[in-house]
Amino acid sequence: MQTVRRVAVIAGNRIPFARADGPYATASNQDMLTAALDGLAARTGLAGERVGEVAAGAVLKHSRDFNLARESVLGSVLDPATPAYDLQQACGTGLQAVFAVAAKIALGVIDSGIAGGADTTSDVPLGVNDELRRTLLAARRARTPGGRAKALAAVRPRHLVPEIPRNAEPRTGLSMGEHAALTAERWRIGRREQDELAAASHQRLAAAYEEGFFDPLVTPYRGLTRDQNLRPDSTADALARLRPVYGGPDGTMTAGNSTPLSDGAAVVLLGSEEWAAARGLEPLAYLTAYETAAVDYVSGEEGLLMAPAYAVPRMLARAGLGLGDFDFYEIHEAFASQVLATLAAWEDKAYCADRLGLDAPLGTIDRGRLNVAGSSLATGHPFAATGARIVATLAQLLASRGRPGRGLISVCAAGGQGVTAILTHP
Ligand SMILES: CC(=O)CC(=O)SCCNC(=O)CCNC(=O)[C@H](O)C(C)(C)COP(=O)(O)OP(=O)(O)OC[C@H]1O[C@@H](n2cnc3c(N)ncnc32)[C@H](O)[C@@H]1OP(=O)(O)O
Repeated sequence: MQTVRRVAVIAGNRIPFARADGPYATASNQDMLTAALDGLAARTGLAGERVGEVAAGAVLKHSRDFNLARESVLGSVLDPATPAYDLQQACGTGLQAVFAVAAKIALGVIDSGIAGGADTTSDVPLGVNDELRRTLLAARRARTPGGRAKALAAVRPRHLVPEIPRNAEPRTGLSMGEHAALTAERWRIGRREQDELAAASHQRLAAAYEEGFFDPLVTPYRGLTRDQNLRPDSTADALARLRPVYGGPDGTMTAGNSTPLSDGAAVVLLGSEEWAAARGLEPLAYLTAYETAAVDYVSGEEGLLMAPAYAVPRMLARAGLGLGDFDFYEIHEAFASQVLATLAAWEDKAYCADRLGLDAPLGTIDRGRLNVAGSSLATGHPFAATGARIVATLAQLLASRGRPGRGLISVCAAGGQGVTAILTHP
């Protein structure tokens, strides 16, 4: 296992992202992931073909989805002999799946693979509460009908209250948005700059759709041809009128500068150069570096969504690059304030010295190169699908310029984690 080969991003495909309880309300994770795989197979001539493996995941999973990736392969047009497995790293899932497949391709273990994810916030897995679950398990263990009836007689009306997944950190009880509001306050991120970033995301996504940029990346699904959350007419002035949803009455975070609850799926095709060439497929870009980091947000020492601030400088040091050495920056917009806090941290001398161990600030990025085809605030954010959406978007951006270039990806994830990568177009 010493072979190290360049790993090509060959193609990407996703279904348009929908808002929760919208047109995908009756679609399961498996339905959406299968649709994304089928669209990719149609684009790349892989129907009936076997790829090395499929790695994918979902953050919100029903118990029936224990083998989501494999079941989605079996439901798709891919050769049923394609192995598949699930993985999960919160919002980093889709990107982490890319790393998993890429590492095997680099090592020569497989020649090709598909990575991605799906999530639904409409069809969420409602759980039975702990008391009812224990009662039902006791009834199942009972050896006689009488024993079962006795166990079930313990059911009380309060047991019927379901467990609904919360968009919150189990160790702090705070939602992602409440955590992000604390970070926004710590970095004094203003309302106007958040609204400007959100408006730019919508305007850029709209322009990219108009130019046909997403034609090779998005396959219509259940009546949607574009991301449902997209509001091309979004302006900072219109967004300024929305009331705060996190951080109390004086908070700066709103429904417009936070990601909406979303449904969707996205996948990317990876392969060795030889595999791509043998199939007549032209690589869009190459995955040339990646990194993960985690921070202690539980003690309050660091913000929940600040781990990318740590992962990026580590990745740059290994790659021998500076923050300014990129043509594109794809920073997942979980919240506008979180993107802006990350950028502020990289510009802050004391933070870079004390937290990141750097001699000088990491640097400032050219905002004209940030999320140029829109990002999560406009597309929506089906958690596990976002990584593959970003990889496909960046690879397409690099390829469509037709000259050498480099792009940086940064994704924050629940649990205080950060997942980052570099794509290069030779
Ligand atoms: C998970 C990980 O690992 C890492 C991460 O990424 S963390 C990030 C995860 N994301 C989140 O936690 C946020 C999830 N989002 C939510 O829970 C909800 O969307 C929210 C609480 C932020 C807002 O919910 P909501 O109030 O029901 O939103 P919604 O009804 O859609 O919008 C409220 C208003 O804003 C308006 N609005 C929204 N976007 C707008 C825009 N771009 N322009 C103008 N108006 C807009 C809506 O039209 C609506 O107006 P009305 O009240 O007049 O109808």
